[in-house]
Amino acid sequence: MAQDLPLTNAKRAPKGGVEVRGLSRRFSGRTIIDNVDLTIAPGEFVALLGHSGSGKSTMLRALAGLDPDVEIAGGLTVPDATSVIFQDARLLPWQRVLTNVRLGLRRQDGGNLAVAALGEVGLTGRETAWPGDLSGGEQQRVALARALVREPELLLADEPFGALDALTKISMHKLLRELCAAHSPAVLLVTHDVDEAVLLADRTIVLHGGRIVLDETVKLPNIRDRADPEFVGHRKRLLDGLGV
Ligand SMILES: Nc1ncnc2c1ncn2[C@@H]1O[C@H](COP(=O)(O)OP(=O)(O)OP(=O)(O)O)[C@@H](O)[C@H]1O
Repeated sequence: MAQDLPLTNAKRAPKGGVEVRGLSRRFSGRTIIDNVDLTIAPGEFVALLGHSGSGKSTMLRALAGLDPDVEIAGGLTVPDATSVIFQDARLLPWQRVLTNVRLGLRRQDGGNLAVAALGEVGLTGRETAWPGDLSGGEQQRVALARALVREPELLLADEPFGALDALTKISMHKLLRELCAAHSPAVLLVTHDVDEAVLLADRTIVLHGGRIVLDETVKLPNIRDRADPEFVGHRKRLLDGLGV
């Protein structure tokens, strides 16, 4: 049986990654994803960019196992322990914050794990609050706690910060970086935000016309400076890859 492990600040060894060969998705005869191969190493943080409608969410949904009609010609390996977060926190409004976090556990007896997870996202003391009484950023922190409380080997994140204001986004970037450093899941982050991608990811990929048209390692230290020439250069290459 799967075991729920406590969240701690100790760095964990990187866990399972992703390997997919020949992923395709058609909607009514229209090819959105065209025979794509993608590997994400254990513990690797990959940002997926592309224009609106390029198929980013379709790709994420396929990897999350949420799309029964995806075609996979060559095989798909995704860890059992996979968590997904979306732009909206998707909390149960009739359950208190702590119960929402416990819903992320594979067994339901881990109240102390959920309390620890809330501490890690900076929400100690808000356990008995209702989701509706939290700000958008706080709700997204709860969603992160719910995603990470089960120690996922893979975190799939579909524009999780897309609806947040600029300052909240900065604090969420810092939080996600810290949580990933502590827990080392592989991450696939779908984003429209080129700076967000270069700030957070080990690797950036661009989806266009159903294919991956750019795949580049981010050669920057963990703590990143937007003024660093390598940051500026990577952002420019991404914008070029996106054709903007
Ligand atoms: N269930 C569906 N039925 C028909 N078409 C769909 C369906 N889901 C997605 N599509 C189409 O597939 C294309 C890719 O959609 P997807 O949501 O993956 O794009 P995206 O890159 O995530 O866009 P955005 O950045 O705007 O969220 C779009 O043209 C969309 O209309």
